[in-house]
Amino acid sequence: MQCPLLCKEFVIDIWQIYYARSKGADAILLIAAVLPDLDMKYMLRICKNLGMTALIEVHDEKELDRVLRIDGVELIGINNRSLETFVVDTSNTRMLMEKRGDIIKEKGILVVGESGLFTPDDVAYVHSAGVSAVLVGESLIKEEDPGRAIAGLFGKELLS
Ligand SMILES: O=C(O)c1ccccc1NCC(=O)[C@H](O)[C@H](O)COP(=O)(O)O
Repeated sequence: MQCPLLCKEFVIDIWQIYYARSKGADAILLIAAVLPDLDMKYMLRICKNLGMTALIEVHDEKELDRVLRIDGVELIGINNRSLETFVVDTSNTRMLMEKRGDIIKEKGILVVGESGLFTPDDVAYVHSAGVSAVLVGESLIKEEDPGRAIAGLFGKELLS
């Protein structure tokens, strides 16, 4: 199986998207907290033209509402880590899904639960809130065997 590659960066300029694509990225992170709506819309168009997926990251209701007003959004990441305080709270995902899950579902948008996921219970918690995928950093990079760590995080053996 070929693994899709996400460029996880603070993207503020278009050249970064072309650069990521030239290095083999399939998807790129666009952070609503650092991008005006017009930039997000333009960058989303560039991504589509390049055959890339944009993972649009939000932290709160205000950012989520801005993103939900943009046409063509297919993938939203709800970050449980505040960019201002770095405090992690996984209930952020649940809270935003409770508030906007209906419209997200109606629009056919997939949601990624991001940050602060260390155990199968954490993953199950955000899954039960309605996310279809997770973005995990710290708990995997600290492990010697990432494949085993991923399987452990999902609470079952995924690799055969
Ligand atoms: O990515 C950055 O440059 C960065 C800067 C400042 C604070 C955090 C930053 N990144 C955090 C991550 O990329 C996390 O690894 C990712 O959100 C996943 O979260 P976790 O599983 O808790 O590591």
